[in-house]
Amino acid sequence: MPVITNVEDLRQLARRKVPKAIFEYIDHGSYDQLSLANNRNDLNAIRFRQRVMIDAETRDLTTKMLGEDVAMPIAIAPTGLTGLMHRDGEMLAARAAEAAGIRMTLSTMSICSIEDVRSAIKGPFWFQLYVFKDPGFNEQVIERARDAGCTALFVTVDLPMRGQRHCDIKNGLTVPPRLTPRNAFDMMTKPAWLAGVLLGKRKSFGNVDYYLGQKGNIWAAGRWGGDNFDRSLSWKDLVWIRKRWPGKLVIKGILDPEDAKIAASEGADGIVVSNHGGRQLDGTPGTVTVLPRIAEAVGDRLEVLMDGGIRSGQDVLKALALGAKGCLIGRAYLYGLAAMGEAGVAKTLSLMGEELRVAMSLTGVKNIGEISRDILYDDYGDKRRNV
Ligand SMILES: Cc1cc2nc3c(=O)[nH]c(=O)nc-3n(C[C@H](O)[C@H](O)[C@H](O)COP(=O)(O)O)c2cc1C
Ligand SMILES: CCCCCCC(=O)C(=O)O
Repeated sequence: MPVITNVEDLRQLARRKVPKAIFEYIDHGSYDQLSLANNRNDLNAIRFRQRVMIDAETRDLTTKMLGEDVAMPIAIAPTGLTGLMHRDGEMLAARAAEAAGIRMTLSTMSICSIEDVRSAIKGPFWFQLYVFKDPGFNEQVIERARDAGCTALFVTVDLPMRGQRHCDIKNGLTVPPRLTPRNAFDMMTKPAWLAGVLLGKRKSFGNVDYYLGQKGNIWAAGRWGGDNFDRSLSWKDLVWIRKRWPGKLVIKGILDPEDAKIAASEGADGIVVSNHGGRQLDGTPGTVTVLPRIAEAVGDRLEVLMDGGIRSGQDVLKALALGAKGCLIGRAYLYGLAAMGEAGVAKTLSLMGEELRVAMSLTGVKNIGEISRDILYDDYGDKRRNV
């Protein structure tokens, strides 16, 4: 087993453990991958102010996200098809998250169903809703999330149409799939994945299958899902959702202060500043760049979460300093899952928690509440405001 010291090590291990089509589905972005690159580059451009001789003995990472006590300001982002990265992927991720004292967000397009994840952990988890054309599906899935005790509903609004990811087409990860001698051979060289995922029992779109009343035909469910995203989604639909969802309601996929203000006035409890991990509109700024303006625009009218490019505790600290209450992580946990299953997700979380603890110590903050723009170089915020 290689020595793993950071998320990039898990990424390299994941590359060796799962077929190329699956790895690139996780790793890549849409079109020219400019938004994907901007997420990382913009985080890298931020500079910390180091402070010294400030008793670094203890650091408290605990905080609240959406009113819930969590061990650190990180949550697992919703990711579709996660059960294709590792058998029972969503259930394993939920277990690792629960053990680390943080929340996991289950995607509508998960392989394990809401009920599967409910059976895997005792505590709360969050659910992400893709709004489909069929109100019957939306109604049922919201009800099931409520019955499973999900405490927050994340409505993803940045995917009324799918941005094209060239790699998925080239790799045959399409509906129906395109099996070539090359990708068949590639799968043969990943025997653990083959036995666990492809020959294992659970390979359906859990939530869609449940609705369609079928079991095990992932491609039929995938086609249904792909064809049924509601392209007409608009703010009025939020009223319909709000009526059916008594818990915390979060809008995921906000990049503009004006949209953030509308979300607040429409009664959302939170937003996720997100460009879908650079998988949708290509050519947006990195999310950390738009974060300060959005946080300023909404003030404390709602809770601002952020995702996109977060690969370390240092990244989390930068996002918090610029106005996020917490960060969602997508690829960082998926690399861990694809590389080592539940232990890999646990590794991602422990690495990032420890990195956050060290970065807090070296910037002189003792707890999450003390994090502010003061820990960054002054010109950062001003420069970014002109983007
Ligand atoms: C493989 C993959 C699948 C995703 N599926 C979903 C999804 O089903 N629903 C959703 O709202 N966002 C989805 N996302 C976006 C993530 O929730 C999140 O916004 C993004 O991954 C954050 O960027 P990061 O991967 O750089 O951390 C997905 C992202 C990835 C990488
Ligand atoms: C037809 C399957 C669609 C899954 C979408 C998952 C997703 O949001 C992603 O970024 O990938």
